[in-house]
Amino acid sequence: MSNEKKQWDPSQLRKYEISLEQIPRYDCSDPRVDEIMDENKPVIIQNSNVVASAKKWNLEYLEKYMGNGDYTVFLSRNHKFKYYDDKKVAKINNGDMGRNIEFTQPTKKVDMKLPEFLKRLKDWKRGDDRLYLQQGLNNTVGPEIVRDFLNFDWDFCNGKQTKHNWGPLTYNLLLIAMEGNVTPCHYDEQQNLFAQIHGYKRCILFPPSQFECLYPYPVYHPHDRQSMVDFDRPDYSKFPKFREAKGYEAVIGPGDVLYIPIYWWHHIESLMRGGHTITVNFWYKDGPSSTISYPLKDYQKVAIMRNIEKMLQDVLKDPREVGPLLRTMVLGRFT
Ligand SMILES: O=C(O)C(=O)C[C@H](CCCc1ccccc1)C(=O)O
Ligand SMILES: [Zn+2]
Repeated sequence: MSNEKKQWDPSQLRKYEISLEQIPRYDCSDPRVDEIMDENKPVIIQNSNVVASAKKWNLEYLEKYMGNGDYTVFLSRNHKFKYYDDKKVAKINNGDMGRNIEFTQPTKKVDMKLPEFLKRLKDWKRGDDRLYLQQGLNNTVGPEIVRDFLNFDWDFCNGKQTKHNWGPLTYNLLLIAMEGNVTPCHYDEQQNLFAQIHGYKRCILFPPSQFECLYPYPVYHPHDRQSMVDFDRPDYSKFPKFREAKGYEAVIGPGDVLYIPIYWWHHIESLMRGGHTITVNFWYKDGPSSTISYPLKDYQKVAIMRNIEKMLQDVLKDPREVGPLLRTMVLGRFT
């Protein structure tokens, strides 16, 4: 066992009834990193300098230099921060899908100045709303932060983008979480270099092939792309195949970069009793698939299912008709 002090303890991880294997870790210079990324599989890239310029980003530094713009902060009554799509909430509220669906937002989205966010983090006590700052890095941040951002190792990121034929960089999300915060299991339609700057995050990933075990919300739903399964209390009568889910996990710390392949499910938690965490992610659109090759990849089948659901929703209007039509179409006919 390496003699450096263990930075975290398994008691800081939440307990789930899920079978998990370890995500491999390699040094950024190891050719196996690109071999694994070529297979669209997750890998932890160690000792890169992707966000080395942000090593000094402690809360005092951020307070001093983040400028006094408004930052998007989510508030939650519990440890879970389930993402929802504002545009889809609006569609439900103005009755695009009829009047028989109501949606309650699980978190509240507020604009907050950084000093207020940091003060609420410091003064937080049990029973208070938890906070999670999730803000796209843009020009509202101060010049020092812009300098740190420009000093990210863009050669490394651009190298991966080119080598793996990704599309353009769309977003860098700055994430400042309280210890214990959880982003429940979901997938994104982008390639993701997930760069950990401060604190430790436990990441649980599942391949797109486990679609049947993770029961995503319908595409029209504000929680589109999120799993309906509550990992803390799975309802096996509604989601029986969740028992068969086989995941991959890793705990990442400062300097680690986790490659989260497009369409891979991921659950992210900031370790309990680990202090606040700081992450910057790099979201890239997928590259143009030059030619379609068969057999299709699992993630391509997810994209096909999404398109079928969208088309049916558009023509049927009432989401309650989508399930029955699909059942009528397949049951007993495509055995
Ligand atoms: O980088 C990723 O993809 C993550 O899921 C990181 C996750 C927060 C992301 C919140 C979110 C989810 C979906 C759409 C927009 C924003 C975390 O680290 O807690
Ligand atoms: Zn995500």
